[in-house]
Amino acid sequence: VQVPKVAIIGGGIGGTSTAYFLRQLFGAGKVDIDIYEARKIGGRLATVDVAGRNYETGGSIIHPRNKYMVSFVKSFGLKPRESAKGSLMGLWDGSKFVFEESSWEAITFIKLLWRYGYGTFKLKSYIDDMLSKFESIYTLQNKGDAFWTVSELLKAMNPEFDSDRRIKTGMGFKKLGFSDQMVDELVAATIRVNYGQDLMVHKFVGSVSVAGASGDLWAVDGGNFRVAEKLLEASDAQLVRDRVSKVSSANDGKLIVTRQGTTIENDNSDLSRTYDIVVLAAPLQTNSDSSIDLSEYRDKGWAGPYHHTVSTVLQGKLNHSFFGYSEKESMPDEILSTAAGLFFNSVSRIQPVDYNKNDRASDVWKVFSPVPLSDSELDLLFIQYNKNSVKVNDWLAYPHYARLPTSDNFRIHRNFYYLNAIEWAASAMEMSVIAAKNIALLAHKGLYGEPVRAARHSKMIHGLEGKPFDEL
Ligand SMILES: Cc1cc2nc3c(=O)[nH]c(=O)nc-3n(C[C@H](O)[C@H](O)[C@H](O)COP(=O)(O)OP(=O)(O)OC[C@H]3O[C@@H](n4cnc5c(N)ncnc54)[C@H](O)[C@@H]3O)c2cc1C
Ligand SMILES: CC(C)=CCC/C(C)=C/CC/C(C)=C/CSC[C@H](N)C(=O)O
Repeated sequence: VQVPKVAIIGGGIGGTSTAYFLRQLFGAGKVDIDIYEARKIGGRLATVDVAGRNYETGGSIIHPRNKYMVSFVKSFGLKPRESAKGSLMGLWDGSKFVFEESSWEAITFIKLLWRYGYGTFKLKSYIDDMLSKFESIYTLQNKGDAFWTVSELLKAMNPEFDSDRRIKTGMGFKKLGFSDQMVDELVAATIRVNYGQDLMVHKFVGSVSVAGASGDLWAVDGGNFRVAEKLLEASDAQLVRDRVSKVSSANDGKLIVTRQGTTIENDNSDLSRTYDIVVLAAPLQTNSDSSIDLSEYRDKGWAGPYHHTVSTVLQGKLNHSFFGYSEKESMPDEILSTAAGLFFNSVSRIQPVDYNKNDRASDVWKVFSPVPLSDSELDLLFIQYNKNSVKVNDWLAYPHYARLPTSDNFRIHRNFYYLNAIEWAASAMEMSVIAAKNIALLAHKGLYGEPVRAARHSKMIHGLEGKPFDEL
């Protein structure tokens, strides 16, 4: 008996969780899944070796209310990483710290109240409320609800999530009554460290960014990429280590995936394979030259510009004098910039992915910057740093959130899905997993002719509306 064949392009957390959910929905032996990965399983969840230990250089923190990530870690027998106590955050405006945490929690709280007043409570309650509404996606997906567009998915959680994409974070938060000072400093700093952008980003991603800077954030022992590895294993998918160069349609309605054939470990006799379903689980970036040839499908605006975020991880000693401190004074070790135009967005002391409480104090730092740091900029930030330890990753990290994509359809063509449409709402591990579950549901229903819930909220921001298969 022929079982359906699925190709997933991309072995990041999005692609591997799609494989996992497809396996759950179809069952053992009821679907053949190939995952094409050009580089490493985990994608943007990546580590670098600095002075003999590994450190996260991409996706590093997970929110405790990100239920899929929490449940994967539990069910695969992985462990949350031990967390180092005592990291102190400071907001740097380019010439001074406008806010610094104290090692005494009560004092930090008083300082927050002093500077940001009642807004301190209000911001926490606003984000708690947003997260409660966000959690409704888990119930919806458990019931089998699936959505053709990102707009529909957001609206199903809360209609405001979608309309927030048409509001700038700065204006939106100020309209809610948050003070200029709080928005321009605290909110702006989270957007800079998390998304490398400013208060012009839309308010949905702005809210996710604030959520990603508060609460008991955690990470996976051994590295977050291990979740993707475990998902791949549990999905019983076949890994094809190669870059896909083209997706096209065959006459019988099936889809053809063509790969480059550059990886020696593969049998390169069949560079084009035919599938019933294809899932593209890698971003379509207009400013990347490595994109896949999709010319057969009219350009409907799935792709958009992505933002560069450079991660520099190194071993060394922070140059206190650059920040106006003497070498003997203790100072913040998570420095977030509030200002535009600085050569860095954040400088943070980081712990290895296998951190345990017996480790000595870390002297490894991660700098996020819009462009690679020059030697003289590194010399400004650090003294006595180990030049051989410096590891630089120039990521095309996230969409430019000051604009909207022209399409946010999860589908490119019949049985051909696009996972990373979700990133235009917000890029985070949990968002890719939510899109993975949605696409697994759409693909499963699509193949068996089950109706997908009518597009109740189908009016799109721009461009296409999601349409059920039978209307195509
Ligand atoms: C610096 C940085 C920090 C971040 N921090 C956080 C964080 O703390 N918390 C959080 O939740 N999120 C964070 N994120 C965002 C998060 O990492 C991403 O949203 C998420 O990992 C995206 O997963 P994905 O599988 O959708 O895409 P990706 O991880 O990009 O996976 C796509 C995969 O496809 C492969 N690929 C691409 N083209 C092809 C092709 N043609 N053929 C075959 N394979 C191909 C790529 O090699 C890649 O492995 C961060 C991102 C960056 C860059
Ligand atoms: C999806 C929801 C509701 C919450 C996710 C919140 C979250 C974890 C956001 C973080 C997103 C992100 C892209 C962070 C990048 S930088 C992370 C960290 N500050 C670092 O310095 O590495």
